[in-house]
Amino acid sequence: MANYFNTLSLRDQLTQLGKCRFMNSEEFSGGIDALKGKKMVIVGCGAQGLNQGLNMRDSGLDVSYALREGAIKEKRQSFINASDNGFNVGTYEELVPHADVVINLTPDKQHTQVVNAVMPLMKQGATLSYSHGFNIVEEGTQVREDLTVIMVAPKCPGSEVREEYKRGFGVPTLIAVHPENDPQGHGLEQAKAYAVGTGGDRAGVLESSFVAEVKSDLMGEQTILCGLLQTGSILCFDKMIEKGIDAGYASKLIQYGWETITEGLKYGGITNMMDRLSNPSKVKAFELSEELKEIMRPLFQKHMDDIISGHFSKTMMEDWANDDKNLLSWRAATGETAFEKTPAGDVEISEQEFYDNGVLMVALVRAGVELAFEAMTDSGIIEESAYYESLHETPLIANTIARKKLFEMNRVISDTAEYGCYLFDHACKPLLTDFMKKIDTDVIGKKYDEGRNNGVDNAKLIEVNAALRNHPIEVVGARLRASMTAMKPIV
Ligand SMILES: NC(=O)C1=CN([C@@H]2O[C@H](COP(=O)(O)OP(=O)(O)OC[C@H]3O[C@@H](n4cnc5c(N)ncnc54)[C@H](OP(=O)(O)O)[C@@H]3O)[C@@H](O)[C@H]2O)C=CC1
Ligand SMILES: CC(=O)[C@](C)(O)C(=O)O
Ligand SMILES: [Mg+2]
Ligand SMILES: [Mg+2]
Repeated sequence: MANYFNTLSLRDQLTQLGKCRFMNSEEFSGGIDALKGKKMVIVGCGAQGLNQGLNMRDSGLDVSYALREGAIKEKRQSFINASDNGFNVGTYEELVPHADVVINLTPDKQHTQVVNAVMPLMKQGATLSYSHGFNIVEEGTQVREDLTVIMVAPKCPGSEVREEYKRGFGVPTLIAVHPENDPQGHGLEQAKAYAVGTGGDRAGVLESSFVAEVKSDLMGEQTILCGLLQTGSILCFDKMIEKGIDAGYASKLIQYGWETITEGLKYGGITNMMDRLSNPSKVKAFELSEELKEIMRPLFQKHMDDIISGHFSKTMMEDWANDDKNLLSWRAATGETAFEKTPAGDVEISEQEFYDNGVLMVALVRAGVELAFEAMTDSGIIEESAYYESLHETPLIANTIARKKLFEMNRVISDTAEYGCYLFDHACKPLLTDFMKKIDTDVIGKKYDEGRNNGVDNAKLIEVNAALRNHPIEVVGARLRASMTAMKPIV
């Protein structure tokens, strides 16, 4: 199988990378109709499988789970997830031949094997669905001509897909139809109905392509979403320990700090997150982040280049074929870091203190979000998509670190995201060695303003504010956030 993207002409590559249209709510007026009464069979019942299935069932769709025989016989977690929630569970042979839509929600590294097992059992004219473009784009899987191939990809971890739905909302979602597999021309109608089923339509849906989804998803998760949060956690913690800050305090500041400061991002973008700092701290965070952007830009660009060229997926697939040797050793090494091993202390840290004593963390978030957004849009990915894959999703990943540190983040995210996260982290830490040598506790662990003259130069402040507010991510972000709030009261 060849990398599908690499088989396209440059013109087609650019067209597919740039495919992204923010859909308006009237386009979903048909609700779940296109899938009502159809048999939806989900393969796999893990992070996405269970939560998407629960939402779809609550929305009135007919959902059951096809699991591999071992999972049913041994009553593995996936079997318990599905059966404890009252779903019908069966083997591929029992369920797939009757399915109108087969939804593949197994880990990406299993897709070739799963699709090869499922495809011969699928009835003529049925639909095969994914939540990520990896198998189609990077592995070049070719699907039977009579089958429709769609993608409905929630832009967040599975746990949040359910939580947002229960709140009466949803998570932003990318939908796509594989241009090689839409024989009946109903792929888009089905993808739309599916997005209504998961609640995605309430938060915003982008009509995209398999190509744009996979290239932007991989980039976001490797760099700002997971990779940089891991690097930042380890470097900030080690610095505080080196400088004599109490270990319990340092551990707590990092573990909960990402979640707290990115809550500011969620509400009002980088501008609001930075505005939570005092003026002198904001200027300092700005200067640090400018420096960080200069140092890390080549690394972000390298990740984007390797994702576009297929080098990244090729090397990751080599690791899959090598029994995940890299992944498993990198996972073990993460478990051994001092940050991971130091429990959060029993100290009170107020919401404002997370900002005040975490100026470097704020600087890292700003630098990472802007760099990821810039690298994606420079490569032809549309701003809306780049926004979801950088700024929008950062708080959702930060929530997982608050729960159980880097272990929890790497457990919840896909195997593909976890691999890319370690890859970035290992390249980024050495890159920041000299930068970190200059860092002291005034920007991580203690209040920057303490003992300083609280004054700030007007001209400088105006310049900093203008640079922050005029970045393209702030412009597109304000528009997208406004449309999300506008949709909420409808629910
Ligand atoms: N993690 C996330 O939050 C996100 C994931 N995605 C995408 O969603 C898809 C699913 O990922 P995710 O939810 O993380 O996956 P999980 O690792 O959580 O899901 C594992 C499920 O797949 C089953 N499974 C594992 N191996 C096989 C196999 N060889 N054959 C059949 N079933 C198997 C497992 O069952 P068993 O008990 O048999 O092992 C289990 O039910 C991926 O394409 C991913 O990129 C998209 C957005 C976010
Ligand atoms: C959580 C999510 O959206 C990721 C990061 O893309 C993934 O887990 O693959
Ligand atoms: Mg993602
Ligand atoms: Mg992903």
